[in-house]
Amino acid sequence: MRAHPAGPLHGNIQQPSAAGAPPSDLGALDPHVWPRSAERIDGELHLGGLPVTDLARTHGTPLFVLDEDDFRGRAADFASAFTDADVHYASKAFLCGQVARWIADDGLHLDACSGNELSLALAAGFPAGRIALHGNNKSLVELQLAVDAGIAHVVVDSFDEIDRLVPLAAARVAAGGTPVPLLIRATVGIEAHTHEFIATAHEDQKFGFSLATGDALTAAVRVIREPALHLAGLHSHIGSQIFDTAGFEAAAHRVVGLLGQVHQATGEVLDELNLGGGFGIAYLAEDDPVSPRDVAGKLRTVIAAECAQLGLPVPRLAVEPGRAIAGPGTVTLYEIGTIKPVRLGASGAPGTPLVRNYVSVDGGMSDNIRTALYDANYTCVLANRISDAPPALCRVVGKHCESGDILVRDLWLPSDVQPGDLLAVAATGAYCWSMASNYNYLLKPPVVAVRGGSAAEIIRRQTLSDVFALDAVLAGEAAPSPAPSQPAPEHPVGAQR
Ligand SMILES: Cc1ncc(COP(=O)(O)O)c(C=O)c1O
Ligand SMILES: N[C@@H](CCCC[NH3+])C(=O)O
Repeated sequence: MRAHPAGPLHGNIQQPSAAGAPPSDLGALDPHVWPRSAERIDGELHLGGLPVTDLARTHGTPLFVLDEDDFRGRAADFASAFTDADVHYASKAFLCGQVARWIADDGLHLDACSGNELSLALAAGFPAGRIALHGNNKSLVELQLAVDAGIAHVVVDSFDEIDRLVPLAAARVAAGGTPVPLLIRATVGIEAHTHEFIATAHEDQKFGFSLATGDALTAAVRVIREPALHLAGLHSHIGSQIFDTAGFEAAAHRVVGLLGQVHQATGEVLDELNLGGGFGIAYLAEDDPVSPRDVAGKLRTVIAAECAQLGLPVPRLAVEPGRAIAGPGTVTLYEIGTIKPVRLGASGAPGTPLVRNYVSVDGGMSDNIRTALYDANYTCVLANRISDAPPALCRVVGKHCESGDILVRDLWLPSDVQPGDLLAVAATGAYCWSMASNYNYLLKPPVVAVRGGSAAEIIRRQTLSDVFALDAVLAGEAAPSPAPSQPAPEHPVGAQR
């Protein structure tokens, strides 16, 4: 491929339109976006009653700070909006032993979408009878784990999975156990208004049985006819980060239609209807999520009307919020390292207009892949102090070897931010730690739960020893080539990123 001759510098620089006008108060904490306990005291951001500089000093950065009251308060908001339904926390958003215990203690159910999420929940003591297992490609081992543990439901996604389940279920029944309870995941053909990577109910994607082709009905009939399986109900999930209730209502309408078809074909009246998760949250001040109470009201109305029309009893409803419980209560703290101004002219020449400052922090796409993956937007503020310096257009970037390693694409920060300052990125509780990687051998940050002036590390920082232990040579388990003549350099274990 022929290299392009060097063009003018500004030829490939995006203009700052996306950031809009600078806000009047750069340090303001919009309660819509920040955790419930977030406040500024003497200019410094406090979370759960603790100053961020103390948290950073004690636990290091990058650091996920989780406001326990916010997380549990949002779980309680769903539970009270859906009193006549089951609320399953979608644990893929963020799961650890402590979260499993909060969800168990607060009376919610839990969704796992892999055998390992299921194992973690069980190991934390989560009651199996309140767990559902999802997944488009559950292995025999995962299905066996679910069958042996006696979980509430396996949410079946494919004909192959039914084939895999039948002998496992038959063995359980032969040993005196009960038939394995299932939900059928139907793909209802809704184009959810969200990023294409996180929409899941259109036809041309990998999840579930198509309603339109008749596969969903065929699967339901097949399960009903298998003596070792028990079809408890139907499931639908249309996608994630959705603000518009119309998609949920349309899905409810279609999946109740499938209940009717199943009844017509088999005479069976199914007891449960799980409408999935996907309830959006505010990442930016202008985002306007629907409240659990509004969603609950609308779903109840649609389901009651559809069931009345079909002459069916109203089934027990379930929902699976993940992001809406875990997302808003967590903030990521980073320390600023390098700041690179990009100007339309020679660096250092005063008067050349600034395009933006690239503000590099000590984490990046390994602790938050969402901006790179989905073009996600975040709110970010200077956290350790407030500043009345004029605003400068900035891009917050990580320290990975990728130019797409962007955390916040366009934002205004005070022009005097400097290395050593702390930045806080809001609403990082869902799909950040849980999607974290070790790219460039950066280490996964810890998660600290804060509440009423105390902090508890609920996940510790990964260490180089943790990571080196996976490596055959470094762990000393194998020597595929002669050992190096020099001893390996000592490596500090712990905070190095
Ligand atoms: C089946 C299922 N349920 C629940 C969820 C949780 O979604 P969210 O975190 O957007 O509420 C997902 C993720 O999109 C999902 O695939
Ligand atoms: N990981 C996605 C959501 C997918 C949810 C799981 N189906 C996100 O960060 O928005």
